[in-house]
Amino acid sequence: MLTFKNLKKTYGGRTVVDINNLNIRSGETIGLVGNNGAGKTTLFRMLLDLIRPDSGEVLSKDQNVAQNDHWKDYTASYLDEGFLIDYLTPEEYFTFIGSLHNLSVAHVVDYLRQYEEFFNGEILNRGKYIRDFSKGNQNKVGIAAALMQKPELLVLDEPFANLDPTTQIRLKSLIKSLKQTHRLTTLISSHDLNHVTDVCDRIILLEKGLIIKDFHTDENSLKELEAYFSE
Ligand SMILES: Nc1ncnc2c1ncn2[C@@H]1O[C@H](COP(=O)(O)OP(=O)(O)OP(=O)(O)O)[C@@H](O)[C@H]1O
Repeated sequence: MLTFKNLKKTYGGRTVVDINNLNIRSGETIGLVGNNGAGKTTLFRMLLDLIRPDSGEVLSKDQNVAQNDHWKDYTASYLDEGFLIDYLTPEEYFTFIGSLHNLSVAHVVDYLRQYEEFFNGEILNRGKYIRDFSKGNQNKVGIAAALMQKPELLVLDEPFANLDPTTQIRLKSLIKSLKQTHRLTTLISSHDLNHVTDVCDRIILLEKGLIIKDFHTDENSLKELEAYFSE
């Protein structure tokens, strides 16, 4: 589904992403791990054509994301609260995002029913603007809105950060069930090795923009990653 080819990004003379060849297959759940500044967000931003690489390309279904918009039809993402419109209430925001996907207000209301548990009573009918929600609750709005288009590819930057433990567990179930029901391909960056090894079937470890490890998760993965990061 995705190919990253000779992809390089440099800031101030320092290479922050340098990936020769990386392939992601349809239906994989990928965990991107690496210490602060490893290049995870920069990689996602190039995948979503929010920034351009200095050289190389990202191919989504064999098409360069910087040269056509086809990938936008099946790709959903939530990287940070910059993806939200903070002067709207969550209801107004969901209705707006729904309208972009030709969903009526009734459709949107119906869609949101499945997120009642995930929202935990904290998102809808609160009479608050998005800007007044906690970061964790803003994450919930962003993730639910991203999934509204029934994507084939989902990109989430540190989705577990700021979520309470109950919602972290619910988010993991949601991602696992979308993989089963919709063969969703998911890329998740995370500093939480527990969650990432639990929900992902493949882990890619970045350090200073380079892929240091790329492996399928098994019962030893968590220990191996903990050992790597405690060196
Ligand atoms: N717009 C920018 N201008 C200059 N340097 C940048 C810019 N964006 C990112 N960087 C640098 O690129 C490097 C990689 O940053 P990036 O945010 O991709 O890392 P990350 O792995 O997502 O880190 P974190 O875990 O802290 O979120 C960092 O050194 C960062 O300071």
